[in-house]
Amino acid sequence: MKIKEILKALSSVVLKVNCDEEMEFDYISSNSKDIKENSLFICRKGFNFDSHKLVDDISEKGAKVFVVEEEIKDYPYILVVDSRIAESIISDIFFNKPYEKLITFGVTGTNGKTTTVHLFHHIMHELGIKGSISGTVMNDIMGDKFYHHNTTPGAIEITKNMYKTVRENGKYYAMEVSSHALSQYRVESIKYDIVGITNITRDHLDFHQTFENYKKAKLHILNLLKPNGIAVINHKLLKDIPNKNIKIITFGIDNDSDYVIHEINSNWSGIYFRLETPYGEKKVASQLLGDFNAFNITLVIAALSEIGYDIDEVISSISTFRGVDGRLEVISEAKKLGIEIIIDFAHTPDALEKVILSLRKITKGRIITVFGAGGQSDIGKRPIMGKIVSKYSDISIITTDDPRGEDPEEIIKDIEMGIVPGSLSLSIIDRKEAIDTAITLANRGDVILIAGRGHEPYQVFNENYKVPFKDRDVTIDIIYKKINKGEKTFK
Ligand SMILES: CC(=O)N[C@H]1[C@@H](OP(=O)(O)OP(=O)(O)OC[C@H]2O[C@@H](n3ccc(=O)[nH]c3=O)[C@H](O)[C@@H]2O)O[C@H](CO)[C@@H](O)[C@@H]1O[C@H](C)C(=O)N[C@@H](C)C(=O)N[C@H](CCC(=O)O)C(=O)O
Ligand SMILES: Nc1ncnc2c1ncn2[C@@H]1O[C@H](COP(=O)(O)OP(=O)(O)OP(=O)(O)O)[C@@H](O)[C@H]1O
Repeated sequence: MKIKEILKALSSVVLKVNCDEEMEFDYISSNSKDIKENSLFICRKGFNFDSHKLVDDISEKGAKVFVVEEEIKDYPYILVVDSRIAESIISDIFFNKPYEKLITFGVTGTNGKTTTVHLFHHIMHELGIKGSISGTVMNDIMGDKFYHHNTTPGAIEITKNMYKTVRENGKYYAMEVSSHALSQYRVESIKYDIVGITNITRDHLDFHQTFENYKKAKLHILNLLKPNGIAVINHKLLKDIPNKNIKIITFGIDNDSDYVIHEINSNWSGIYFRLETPYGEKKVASQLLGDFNAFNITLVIAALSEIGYDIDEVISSISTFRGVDGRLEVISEAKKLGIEIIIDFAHTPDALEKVILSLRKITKGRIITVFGAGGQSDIGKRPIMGKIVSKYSDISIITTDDPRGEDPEEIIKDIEMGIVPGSLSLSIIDRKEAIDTAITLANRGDVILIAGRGHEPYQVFNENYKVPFKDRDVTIDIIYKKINKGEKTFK
């Protein structure tokens, strides 16, 4: 590709062109660890690092021309106002707008993105349609499955993955879109057939500072629709939508929603509800636990029906979806002790409230919740989480989540500030000991909710100290130790 082919699209951000416009490049990157001969490299002043400092090294590895935010010596460059915007525009052109050849589904929201995207992927698979997904737990790019440290990767990676999907005859690309990605222009050039917004409640105020900024970042996804695109949003958010010139479909329990959820029934086998839709009344059955999943499921039903898939086929495919790793995951081994143990990723006040109340509906015994809060992330939500958990659980056990460089004891103290006076609560810094204590305290018929870390395989104490710790594996290990020592009675 020639430099001149990207210059027109970049015109709104270019300040100076200091290279030959006929110059050609064969690869693009913004990461010095990923460079090939004849690359165009995009430098930026990031949150932690300034890659303008590496130009000599990057040039030696094969970069031929740079996109920069400040002038550099010795190498050809294009000076731009903002490298992040430039990256999204360049990837778009370099990979030839792959989203135009795909059904693109972008989901944002505080909670439910992962579940929604995985359910979409499952239904498409059941309908015999191939495609890709990306998100927190897993990326599956045409069968190539891998973990990425970001929920939403950078613009180059996203477009490259979409391009691969097109090349291998995939028909869709479903992705989780985080508020960070929206505000850092990681998806700025993508155009979606459907955007879904699950809900917007408090989270990530460390990054966005105010709830209004956070909401604004999320709602920006509505500007990224294809001309005939559809926004499928939680009915509660309708009043917040600034852009009414787009097609909006709503879902929720309010009667004026386009898809109205009625009578959510639940038991340990799943949830069942009645759904009023533009295509008539339907019955939906799912193996997923948690009343809130009726909302995630409805978002996907609406998305697929509105772009032309048969609603009955879509609904019948839902029944075989078994859920996502670490989302209301039942530990079947706990039944041997006469109790239920659930692993869940709830790490926001809203998610904790919804999960505990959902479990309350199907639990005869007590609910014991083991939880903590992650470090370097929205300190203000900690006491709110403490209040919610102690209000709705019979016993709360506060413990360590991922401290990420913070002192775990200080995080626990922040949570303790919110604990409802008089409620049964204890703090145990070691997460394994906290889980062990919960199991020791549980009586037959009780439920233990282990919240906050879901699928995550490591506890991150700081950048250089990660300890393997998967809630599910640790819990199963404790259960077997208790059984072998005869500490608990068998069912
Ligand atoms: C604070 C933040 O959001 N940072 C994101 C941002 O990083 P950055 O570009 O500012 O990174 P930087 O480390 O300062 O580096 C600047 C530049 O130098 C380059 N570099 C850096 C070092 C080097 O050796 N060589 C090199 O070339 C980098 O590739 C980058 O181009 O852009 C990167 C590329 O898109 C992201 O990977 C990175 O996410 C970091 C790792 C992160 O942890 N972000 C979290 C807050 C986040 O984005 N989370 C959301 C999900 C939130 C949720 O719902 O839970 C997500 O989408 O993941
Ligand atoms: N619609 C919903 N409303 C409220 N809480 C939900 C909803 N869906 C899921 N949750 C809760 O949020 C947790 C995270 O769910 P999920 O992974 O699907 O969301 P997410 O948006 O991808 O979160 P993250 O971006 O943090 O990975 C679940 O474990 C559950 O506790």
